[in-house]
Amino acid sequence: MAHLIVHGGRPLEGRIVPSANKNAVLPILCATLLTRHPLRIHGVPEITDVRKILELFRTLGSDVRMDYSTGLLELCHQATRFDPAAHRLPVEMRSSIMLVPPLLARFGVARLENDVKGCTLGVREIDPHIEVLRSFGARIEESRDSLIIRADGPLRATRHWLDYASVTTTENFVLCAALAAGESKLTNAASEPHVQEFCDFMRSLGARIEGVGTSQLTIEGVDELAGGEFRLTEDFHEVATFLALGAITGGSIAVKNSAPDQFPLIDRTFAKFGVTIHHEDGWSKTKANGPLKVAEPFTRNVLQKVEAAPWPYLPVDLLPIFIALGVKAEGSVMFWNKVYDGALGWTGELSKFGAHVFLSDPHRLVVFGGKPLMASEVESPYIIRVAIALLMLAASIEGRSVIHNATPIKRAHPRFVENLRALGAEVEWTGGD
Ligand SMILES: CC(=O)N[C@H]1[C@@H](OP(=O)(O)OP(=O)(O)OC[C@H]2O[C@@H](n3ccc(=O)[nH]c3=O)[C@H](O)[C@@H]2O)O[C@H](CO)[C@@H](O)[C@@H]1O
Ligand SMILES: C=C(OP(=O)(O)O)C(=O)O
Repeated sequence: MAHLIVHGGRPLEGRIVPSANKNAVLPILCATLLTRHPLRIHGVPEITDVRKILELFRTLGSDVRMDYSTGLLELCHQATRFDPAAHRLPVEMRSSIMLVPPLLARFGVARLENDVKGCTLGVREIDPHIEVLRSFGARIEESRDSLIIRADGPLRATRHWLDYASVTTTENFVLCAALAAGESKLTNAASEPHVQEFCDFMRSLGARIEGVGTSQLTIEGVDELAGGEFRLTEDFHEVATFLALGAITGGSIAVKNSAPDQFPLIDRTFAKFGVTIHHEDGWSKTKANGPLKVAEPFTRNVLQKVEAAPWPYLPVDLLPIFIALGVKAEGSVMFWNKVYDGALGWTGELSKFGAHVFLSDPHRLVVFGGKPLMASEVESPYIIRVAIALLMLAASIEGRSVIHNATPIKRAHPRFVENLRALGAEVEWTGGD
């Protein structure tokens, strides 16, 4: 595990061009397995999860040429072979589950390890995925440490209504439906920006998908998907993260952002902590308004609150950076994670910095912000965005802090420490990978 050493207290200033969104890149990489034709993908970030999937593709015999210095990936799955007795899908990342539909389509069989959990946010169900796979005609065989999924012929189109708007289950539905004969319909589909970007990629290969960005997707199966060229866009998580880093350190960071239309609710959430975001000419920027202060609601006797849920709510993955702002800002805020039952257990670590927080139940946290903070050594759970939130606080407090087990950051944010240094931060990695 690698740790971050931070000498905080400096305002961070400068410009950042963010990387692509891990949660768009990964389903897109899984989807490439659906076609035997050559592909060129621009803007692929050097992150652990991408490395793991590309390594698997190489093991399966695919032609993989990745140049991380330019971000160009050239890929062809012509000679690809899969053997469930020999090959293992990557573990410790949720996205492995999206390799199942392409493996079924190409080889009629897939093997899913039990450890496809990803970040330790609480229960990460696989049942919604199994229901989707079964609905397309797949068979499931259970063993001690894995599931074997089989399709006896081509998948057949289906109609399905999800229990809840699950991101990766929606993507798995699209992956199954793209080549299934007939029209498939999904109700209660997820519509996050990364789900939309993934659908755009599928369309670029010739998939026929309607309703992208809504809760109802209709997909007309095609016989074959083409190859082609695709350019990934900026990660809204990374945009918001650097804006928050500027705000919490009392600096100002301009971040390239070609999709400000995705930001109205994110902007209003920043405003709850006294931070104004400006979007101009393809860049987003924080404006320092003095010390952070929680805006009082007009409704009397209620706490200011931040609610996170499936899109178009505020995304749950952004909650930790706003919790960090809440610790720093004068005033009290209730944070409500409506999705995960275990995503707030780490918040006790905040008290090591001198923060005052109260976890009222597994979904709700009250932060009494603006308390005097001191540099400290804290422990990050295996949650990417929490390691970042702890780093944000450390960067805002004078003195030497250590974030132990910050490695998960490398799963989603390439060159993170280099970017921070370019903004004036004094930060370094220590320990192994
Ligand atoms: C690789 C990838 O894309 N991972 C993202 C994806 O994970 P993932 O697709 O695994 O997340 P889901 O949308 O399935 O939700 C995760 C869990 O939250 C619970 N749940 C979710 C929604 C809901 O309305 N009710 C409910 O109970 C379920 O226990 C579910 O298992 O979406 C999550 C939610 O945006 C993000 O945190 C992850 O970063
Ligand atoms: C939770 C995340 O990833 P995963 O679903 O792979 O755990 C994340 O990207 O924040």
